[in-house]
Amino acid sequence: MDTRYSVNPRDIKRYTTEELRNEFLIQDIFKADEVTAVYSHVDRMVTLGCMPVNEVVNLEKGMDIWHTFGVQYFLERREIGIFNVGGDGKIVADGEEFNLTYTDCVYITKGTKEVTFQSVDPAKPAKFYMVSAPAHTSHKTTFIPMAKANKRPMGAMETANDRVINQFIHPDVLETCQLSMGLTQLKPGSVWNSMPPHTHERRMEIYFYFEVPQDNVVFHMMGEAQETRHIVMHNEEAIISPSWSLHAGAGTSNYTFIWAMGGENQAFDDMDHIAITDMK
Ligand SMILES: O=C(O)C(=O)C[C@H](O)C(=O)CO
Ligand SMILES: [Zn+2]
Repeated sequence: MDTRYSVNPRDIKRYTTEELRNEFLIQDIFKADEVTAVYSHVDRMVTLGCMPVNEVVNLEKGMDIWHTFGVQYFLERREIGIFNVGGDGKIVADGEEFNLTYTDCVYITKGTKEVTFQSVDPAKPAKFYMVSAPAHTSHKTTFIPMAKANKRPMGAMETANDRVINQFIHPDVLETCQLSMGLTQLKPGSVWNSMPPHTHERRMEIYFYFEVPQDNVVFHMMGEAQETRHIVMHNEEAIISPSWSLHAGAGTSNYTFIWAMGGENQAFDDMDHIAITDMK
């Protein structure tokens, strides 16, 4: 298990590029027939990936559940949100089957003992991107296709941030303990996400960038408003944002990203907004 500890905003002012990347950036999320996992001590969120090719892959593959989580099975005290960003695939959660096409999502409740992943066609493997948060009670395991997501158009072409925030795991769609997740799509010609920027002291957030065209990157901004830093991100990479850090990005093209939040509340709009001209 790749473990990341909590970082203090005073200290990161002195981080080199490499130190910043080692602390916050998550790479190589999809490896054939493996489960990759990064455990962050920021709100104890776990970011995972699974790309089943030839096998039916168990969520717990490669993990020492007792050593890492101190429980008998991964979802004993956790909930998880899963998006498919690859070819068609299937998830089986305690016997319940879900067929996921591109951008479909499944929320799986605390208390689910076995979760497996498989692809329909090994030549076009499914890619399951997942975020898990600690959970205190059980809710309904739910399949959420794009059509069921709450649509929030934002920005404008003139400011290069014309986009739609699709809220999948959100209180208006289904009940969870603390996890929220969604997918934001930028229109062609728009490159900025989350600009004007914000923080939310009450929640941490993880961004996973995908649909970044070949030979393009996203400059992801982070840090306190007066001490911004950037991390250059490639396709299918994720970035951890502690509650004190703003999180916004500009791509060299349009792109899509999945955001996931956990913490004190699920009030999506309680952002602490930062004026663009106040950033340094
Ligand atoms: O493009 C955006 O703006 C977003 O998608 C914002 C994220 O959803 C977010 O940061 C929520 O706190
Ligand atoms: Zn945010």
